[in-house]
Amino acid sequence: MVLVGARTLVTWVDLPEGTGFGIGNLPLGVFLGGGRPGFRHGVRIGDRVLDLFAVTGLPVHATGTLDPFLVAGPGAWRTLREQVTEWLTGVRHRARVEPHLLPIDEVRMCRPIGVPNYVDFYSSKAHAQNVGRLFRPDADPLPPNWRHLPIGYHGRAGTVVVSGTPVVRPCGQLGPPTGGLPPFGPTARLDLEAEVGFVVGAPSEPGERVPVADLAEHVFGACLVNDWSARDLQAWEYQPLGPFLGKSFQTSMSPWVVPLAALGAARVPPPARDTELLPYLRDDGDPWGLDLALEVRINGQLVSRPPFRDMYWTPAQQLAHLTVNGASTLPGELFASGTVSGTSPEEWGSLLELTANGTRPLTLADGSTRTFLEDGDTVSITATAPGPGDSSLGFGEVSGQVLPARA
Ligand SMILES: O=C(O)/C=C/C(=O)CC(=O)CC(=O)O
Ligand SMILES: [Ca+2]
Ligand SMILES: [Mg+2]
Repeated sequence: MVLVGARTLVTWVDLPEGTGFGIGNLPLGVFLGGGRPGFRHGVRIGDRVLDLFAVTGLPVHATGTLDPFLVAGPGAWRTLREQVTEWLTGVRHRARVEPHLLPIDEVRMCRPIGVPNYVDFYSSKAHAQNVGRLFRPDADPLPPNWRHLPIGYHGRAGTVVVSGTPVVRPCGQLGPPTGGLPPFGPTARLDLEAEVGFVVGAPSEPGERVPVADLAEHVFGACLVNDWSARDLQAWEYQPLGPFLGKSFQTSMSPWVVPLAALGAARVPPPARDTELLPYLRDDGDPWGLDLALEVRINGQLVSRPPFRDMYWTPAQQLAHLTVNGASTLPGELFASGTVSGTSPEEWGSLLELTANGTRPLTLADGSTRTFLEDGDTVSITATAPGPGDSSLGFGEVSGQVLPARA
């Protein structure tokens, strides 16, 4: 039972105890299987997936990504959400809808969006300060621009994969020359970065600046991201142009996109600003801080609880900045928050920080230690957020296992 506005919603679907996928969530994804041909769009409810093509008959829900649906914009998103809510709560719809609820174990989740563009920000102050101290010990931890704009870089869209895809340990130049040539080989410092991703649904035109107040006009929803990083490659290659091969080999995203429409109860004021902002970044009216509680596990063991509510720059400010130069956005593109780290050590969102760049190994519950990731390790990132009423929303997970480098 969930209170939405003045309405109390009860679904007739049998929900597992403590599910994060109640009637107040209704995330969208793309799946294969369930005894049905081709790609289908689905809505997650409890341990089931509602086949949207089967239940609506609309070809737009039988495509390999959500993009052709998302491009229709917030009006269409709202209509679908209202319809699905009605179907899953109105007992009179049950006989027609129930045959199209598939057990989650019988489907394979796909990457839900086309990702024509991918941007990664750097919006956690604690993370930026931690990395600054480790990578640039002689400089100010925060660069002088950090408080004035959400720093970001354009990542490699084509290597964004869905959760469950293994990550092959990348090879590359590992540092400055030791005898004439730089050492080359598999990274010895493979890392994770716990992040939250935002999915652009309705595009913006060339020349159009998306104001901070218009986030929900363009962004459909949020997912989880692991920005796998090879720290030895990164430290050697990144100056002066920023992250390149140390991060381009793979980025993983969770299969379910939680609509912003479900995140009303999760909205919180972001941390106080250190300095005055240019008008296009001001968000005093209706800021988009979000109270998502992340958890990072290695081989099932909890290693960190990064708090997204501490992020200095919000997704609304990130999108405003991303478009302030007139760059257009496309349906199905992804921008990620940057590593989510809180102020205390058990809240840090990367092994770089958790192990002080490999100098303070982490002891896992099984007694083994880690500096960076080992072959065979599985990283999984989950998150919950306050939902309508006293419900809790789940994001599912983004996970991936490390495979040995190719010879
Ligand atoms: O401070 C640096 O040189 C780079 C730090 C990062 O690893 C960049 C990044 O991916 C941004 C982030 O996740 O916050
Ligand atoms: Ca990152
Ligand atoms: Mg990456």
